Amino acid sequence: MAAISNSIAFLGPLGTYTHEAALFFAERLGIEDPDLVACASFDEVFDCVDRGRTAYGVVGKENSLEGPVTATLDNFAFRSGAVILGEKVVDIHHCLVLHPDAQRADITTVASHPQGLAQCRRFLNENLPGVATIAVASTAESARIAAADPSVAGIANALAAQLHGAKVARTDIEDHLGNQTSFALIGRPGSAPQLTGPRTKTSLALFLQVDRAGSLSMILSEFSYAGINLSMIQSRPTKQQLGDYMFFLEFFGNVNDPAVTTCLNCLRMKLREVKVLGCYPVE
Ligand SMILES: O=C(O)C(=O)C[C@]1(C(=O)O)C=C[C@@H](O)C=C1
Repeated sequence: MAAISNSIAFLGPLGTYTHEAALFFAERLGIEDPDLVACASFDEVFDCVDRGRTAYGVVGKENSLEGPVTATLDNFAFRSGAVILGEKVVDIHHCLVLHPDAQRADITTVASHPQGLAQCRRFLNENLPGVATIAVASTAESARIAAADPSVAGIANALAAQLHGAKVARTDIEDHLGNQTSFALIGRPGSAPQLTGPRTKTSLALFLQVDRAGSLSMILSEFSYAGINLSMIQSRPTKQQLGDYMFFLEFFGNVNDPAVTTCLNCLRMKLREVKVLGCYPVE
């Protein structure tokens, strides 16, 4: 099935931070009237792209307080053939959102996306001690639930509260100012969008041949020889056996730069797989 070229899958419902990033990417892609497809999880966003249901998808990649969005990394490493076409960093300012008639004393549960709950841990401990927390599919979903149930508070942004009929009880409840999440625009391999930017970033997934002393040091040395300054490194379990890991790396540079090409060719000779997840413009 050929995906309609203006279709973008995102983590729904409307009002998530992913929705905000999707609108940014739509504008940058010159899509005036995007067909936004709301998904229940990042897995579903990847499926939309992989199966050709949408041309694009938007997924969370990394948060400045909580680190990588592991569902996204695992999709890139083990499930999906999608590639990264662009990156957008969004400032994250959470609100405590309630049913329009609810008071603080009514709240027995706080719901949000696991990242939303984690980013407001200190606020919750200090202001709602002993109140149960539940993880739901997204921040906007928690606003939708709060709008329907006075006993549940959500953690979401003001737009989500407004869209779903909840009221904002507190603003800026994240534990640190400067809370930011980077989002990736994903598409099928070979898709060539018109995004441009002053700099280029490359994302890689590296899989070891064998687990031996010095493997990580060897990988890092190749980047060091090539003069490539890494901007991110993460390990993730391969899910084969305990203690078995693969690595995600990112750096500012283009796979077509001679030094990068040489570095990747050297790594290909020493590793089981060097998967280029994307080479894309960033602001
Ligand atoms: O729930 C949302 O609003 C999302 O877009 C997901 C998500 C995430 O995956 O990290 C995005 C930004 C915030 O860090 C909290 C949640």
